[in-house]
Amino acid sequence: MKALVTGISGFVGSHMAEFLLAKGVEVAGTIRQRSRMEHIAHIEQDIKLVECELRDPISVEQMMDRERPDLIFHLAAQSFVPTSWNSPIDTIHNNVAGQIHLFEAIRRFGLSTKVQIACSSEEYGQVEPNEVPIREDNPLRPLSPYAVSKVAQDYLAYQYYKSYGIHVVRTRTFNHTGPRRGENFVTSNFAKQIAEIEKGLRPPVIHVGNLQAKRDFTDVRDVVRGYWLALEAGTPGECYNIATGSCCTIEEMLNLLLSLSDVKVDIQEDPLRMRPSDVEILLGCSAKFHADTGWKPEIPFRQTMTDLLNYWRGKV
Ligand SMILES: Nc1nc2c(ncn2[C@@H]2O[C@H](COP(=O)(O)OP(=O)(O)O[C@H]3O[C@H](CO)[C@@H](O)[C@H](O)[C@@H]3O)[C@@H](O)[C@H]2O)c(=O)[nH]1
Repeated sequence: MKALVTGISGFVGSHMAEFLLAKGVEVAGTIRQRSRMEHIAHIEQDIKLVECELRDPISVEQMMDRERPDLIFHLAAQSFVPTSWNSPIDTIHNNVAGQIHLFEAIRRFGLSTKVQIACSSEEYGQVEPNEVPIREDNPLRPLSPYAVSKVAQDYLAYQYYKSYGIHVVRTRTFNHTGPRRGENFVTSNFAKQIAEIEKGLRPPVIHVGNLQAKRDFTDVRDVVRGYWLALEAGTPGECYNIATGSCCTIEEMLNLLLSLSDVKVDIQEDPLRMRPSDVEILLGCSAKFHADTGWKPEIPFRQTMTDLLNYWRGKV
């Protein structure tokens, strides 16, 4: 069995590759010329890296003709919400075109590849108080260009399943974190600031954005197990929430991180970290995914945050 991981050098991609290798699956992954390799350096000997620009249909077609994978975990994306306000067209083009090129190559070569599409809880966007925990049939009211790009990926996957019978499973993953999370994302950003304060590399002031948003955090290692199960046992064409079913404010998450350290800090709001519109609450119900695949989260949030803080302690 051969799996292709798009965006293998990224945060989730590197964990996905590790999971697949542990299962004994042959792993190939797409990278771009400028991809940073630090997350996969330790497994580079065990995986096949293929240079591919997903935005270029010819590049994707040639790659798919060579690789012909049984499974695709489509994780490559512009995934940082604030970037999508600065360059909305780039985010939408990147996230949508890459997926269309993959689907068109599958069609052209008549492959029976099963494809997992990394959709997002951001698609739900504006959520009313009576709509939590959010189920898959909730209306999608996206609040950022990134969220719109994920709605498009989600519905394109549905459409290619309906139109051409491509085996797709759409996973709407709520926030996820763990070691190697990019430093722009809130959990890593705060953990890195704390690690730097511990080492005396910066004054004891944590810069923050909106601390009142509520998010449902799953450990990335539980998430990649979910992606595997989605293709093992998920129903083709379906969408599934991947979430823990409990949430906390960003302030509570920060307090948890601080409780894992001895530093005493001041908290300072940074206006540049505020968003034109922020999703207030994302709290997911993953009962449908559990019923179809047996998945449930295993790693407690405290453990995830301890591992993340230790990751940054080793980096700064
Ligand atoms: N990044 C960041 N966010 C902050 C900060 N302070 C507060 N926040 C708040 O923390 C929340 C989480 O921000 P991010 O970690 O940037 O993640 P996200 O916007 O929720 O999106 C993530 O989750 C989605 C799934 O719901 C993913 O689809 C997306 O790619 C990303 O991983 C947001 O409400 C944001 O306003 C800060 O200093 N930095």
